[in-house]
Amino acid sequence: MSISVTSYYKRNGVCARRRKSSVTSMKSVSKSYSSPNNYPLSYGFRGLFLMAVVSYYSRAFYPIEEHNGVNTIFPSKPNADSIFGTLEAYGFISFNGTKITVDAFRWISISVDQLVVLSVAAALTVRYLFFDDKADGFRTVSEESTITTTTTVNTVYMDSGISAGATTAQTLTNNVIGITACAPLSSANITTSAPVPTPSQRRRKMPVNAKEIEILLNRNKLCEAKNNMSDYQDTCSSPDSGISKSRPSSGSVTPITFSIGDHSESDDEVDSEDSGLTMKTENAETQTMSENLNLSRKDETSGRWTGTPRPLEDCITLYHSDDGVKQLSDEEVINLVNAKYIPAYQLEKAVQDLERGVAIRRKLSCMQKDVKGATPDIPYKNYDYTMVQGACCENVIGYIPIPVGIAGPLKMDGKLHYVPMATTEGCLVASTNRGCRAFMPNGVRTRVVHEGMSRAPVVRFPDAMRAAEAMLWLGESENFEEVKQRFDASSRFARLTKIHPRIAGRYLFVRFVAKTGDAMGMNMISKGTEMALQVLQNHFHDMEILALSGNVCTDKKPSAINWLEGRGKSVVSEAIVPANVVENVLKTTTAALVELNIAKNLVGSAAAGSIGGFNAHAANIVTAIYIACGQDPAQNVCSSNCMTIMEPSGVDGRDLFISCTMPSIECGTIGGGTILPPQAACLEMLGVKGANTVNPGENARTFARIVSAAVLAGELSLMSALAAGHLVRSHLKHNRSATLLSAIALEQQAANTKIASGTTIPDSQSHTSTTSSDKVAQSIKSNLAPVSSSATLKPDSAGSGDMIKRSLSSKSSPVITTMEFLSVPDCKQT
Ligand SMILES: CC(C)(COP(=O)([O-])OP(=O)([O-])OC[C@H]1O[C@@H](n2cnc3c(N)ncnc32)[C@H](O)[C@@H]1OP(=O)([O-])[O-])[C@@H](O)C(=O)NCCC(=O)NCCSC(=O)C[C@@](C)(O)CC(=O)[O-]
Ligand SMILES: NC(=O)C1=CN([C@@H]2O[C@H](COP(=O)(O)OP(=O)(O)OC[C@H]3O[C@@H](n4cnc5c(N)ncnc54)[C@H](OP(=O)(O)O)[C@@H]3O)[C@@H](O)[C@H]2O)C=CC1
Repeated sequence: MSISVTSYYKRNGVCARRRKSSVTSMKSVSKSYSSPNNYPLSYGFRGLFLMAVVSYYSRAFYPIEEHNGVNTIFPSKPNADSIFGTLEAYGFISFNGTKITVDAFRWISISVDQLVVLSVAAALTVRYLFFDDKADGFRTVSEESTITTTTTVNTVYMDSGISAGATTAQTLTNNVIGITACAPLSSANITTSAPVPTPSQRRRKMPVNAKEIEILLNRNKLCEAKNNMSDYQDTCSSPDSGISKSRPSSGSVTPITFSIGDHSESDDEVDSEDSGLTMKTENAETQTMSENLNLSRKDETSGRWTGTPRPLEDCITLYHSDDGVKQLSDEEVINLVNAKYIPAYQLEKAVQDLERGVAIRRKLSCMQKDVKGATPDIPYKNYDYTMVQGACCENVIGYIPIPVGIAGPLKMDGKLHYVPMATTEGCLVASTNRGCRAFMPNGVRTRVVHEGMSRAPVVRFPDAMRAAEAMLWLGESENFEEVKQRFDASSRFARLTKIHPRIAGRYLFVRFVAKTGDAMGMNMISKGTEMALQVLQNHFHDMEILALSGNVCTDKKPSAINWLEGRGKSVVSEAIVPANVVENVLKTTTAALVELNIAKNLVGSAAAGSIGGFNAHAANIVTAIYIACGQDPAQNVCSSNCMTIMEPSGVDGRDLFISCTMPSIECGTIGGGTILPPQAACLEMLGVKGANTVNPGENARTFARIVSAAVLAGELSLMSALAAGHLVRSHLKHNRSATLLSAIALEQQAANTKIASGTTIPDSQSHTSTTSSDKVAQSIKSNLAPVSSSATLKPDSAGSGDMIKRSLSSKSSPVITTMEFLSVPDCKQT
């Protein structure tokens, strides 16, 4: 039999010496008992007894004592020296330098006096196993202790958190008899100053001992947290929050020390290696324990425990048992988070239930002073979190519903599209819709003229000459091929098309440009760039890689390079709008639009020093479509680069030619947020969901063309509204809450009544309805473009009978509309 022991050997309460023993062999025993079925029963009992005794005595090494100086855990335990002295005297074990040799055969062929010794040991063992305080019986051997067998039969890796007695019991039934075993007596690193579970503990879901738990409880002020529980429950409870008020409020509110993002370990620690390695406590056993404690009760409908949270150590035990976490109440899980036993950002994995994890995190966030009361209005139920996990968002507490409007049909390249737009800016969808309406007669034509996502790392050389050398090296076609080979190997779809180096002293910015199939491609190209840089480094050992992104990419920041070179998809779109549509649908004229476009979008933007902003509101349309379709919304920065051009067209120049040039539409139909079902549904509406299996990249290109065509529609409509002086009017109609307005109107009415009855009102509030409204009406009237008010109604060339019925005087009278929506006498919207 081979027993390896690494232990702190206690003598008189002080760690006296450390013994590491390795008993060389018990091959014969190992051999004959390798099968659990062929050993004699008496040997089995002896072996069992042997292990029980050794196991019990192993407590003599219990390392916590060396820190405490007092044996608080095992007050009645015999002195370790005396036990081992006795065992040595009887020849059961022998000391040889730093080794302890256990004579298994002597243990098996036992004499009468030896039996006396063993009986005493057995009595103590039985007492420990069955009559001691139950909780003590489950105390840890040590933080790091393990039991391993070195037999060919099997290997057991046991986490600590199980007492020697319990360990023994477990081991006996499986491994000990007839197999070579290593005793579970390893050194421990417990110090009173380090009560927080170590990374390895957490990885193994390792419980801490009572002492540590006590320290944790104090340190994290869990008592206060418990008091707070009812308070935040009250705060969080709302008809749809799903949080029950199970306990009355204690009234005592003390902020607790919890941080939602608080963590110190890698993402994998909670769900890691417990497969078969962690010793699980039986369900029935833990249940009995909970019942004995009689602190909580089981909610029959949810199957969870409610009421006063149970002690932390019981919760830990439950947490480690099969399905035990399902029995824990939310409050108990929160206690485990606060004790840093579960990282708050891994709640979903810890409770094995995505929605419950989110719900518990909401409760936690409610405990934060500043967010208290805010979360109930953020919905979280009935959402498919499976796609969010590990892909789209972390520390989830719910989702933000954004209204989705639809603009269209948008006639583009002979096809009709309905464009989903997620926005809270009233008027935007209406405006884009009007633009689409204006394109119906002739449609929009679009073309992708360039394609290539970019990533530009910054590297540094010892001097500028060396940087120049590298730059020239990259310019050689065979070197490009070498780099490309490495880059392309990183993906099935990413294909390097260009390397564009830019030098600045001894810095070199290597702008890698690649096609990325149907994906927007930032992850893909970053991966490829990392690989490609290795090639460069192989040739230039003195090259320092400062960062994978050196801002010449340029991602999510305004820059001239994207405007000039393009990024993502470069698209141009155009349309001809017949004169009658310009006048009837857009309520303006081609001449007014062309004039305004030059003044505003070209001269105005130039005067502002704009880069890529030669448009009215491309960003509005781009962002709304991006949010609806699961694009990275921050990429609206470059994607909105756009130059809008308007020119007179047709024989008499009364038709309008409009075009939008957008060199950097960064979009994709696969990856990122496109995988979320609602966002994917929006892409589906456009017929571009996911990867194009026949022609990879085609879906993303089509999507980019749709974005550009929708921008064209938005540009046309807003410019028309500006030319006609309708901007304010339309926004007051579509972009202001009627509920808010009527509330203000009621307030004002009450104030007016007071004036009429002679109540004095401060000057600032004493405007009369007539005066303010007149002011607004007058102001808007003065903004009217002459063409709009004098336009005559003509039949729509597209054949819309509805248009013929329209009358400018009734539809577009700014005074009437303004009066209608500016019922607030004190309106300052002038
Ligand atoms: C609001 C409109 C469209 C009214 O325009 P209108 O001509 O008074 O409306 P209409 O009732 O005569 O209808 C014309 C067409 O508009 C559409 N339409 C009309 N109403 C709706 C509606 N409720 N929902 C959906 N579609 C609507 C619809 O297509 C309709 O055709 P129909 O289908 O009836 O044959 C117009 O006045 C307009 O486009 N205003 C401009 C609003 C706008 O573009 N806002 C964008 C935000 S502005 C901003 O944020 C950027 C800025 C301004 O700061 C940038 C800069 O510096 O320039
Ligand atoms: N890392 C960064 O620097 C940045 C990342 N982002 C984020 O990156 C995410 C988007 O990255 P992105 O690379 O677009 O997407 P993904 O990281 O999801 O990569 C796309 C995946 O789809 C696979 N794929 C299957 N079919 C196709 C196809 N037809 N065309 C293209 N790929 C296909 C690719 O295969 P394969 O494995 O063979 O390539 C790849 O695994 C977004 O969440 C965005 O917010 C945004 C900005 C910067």
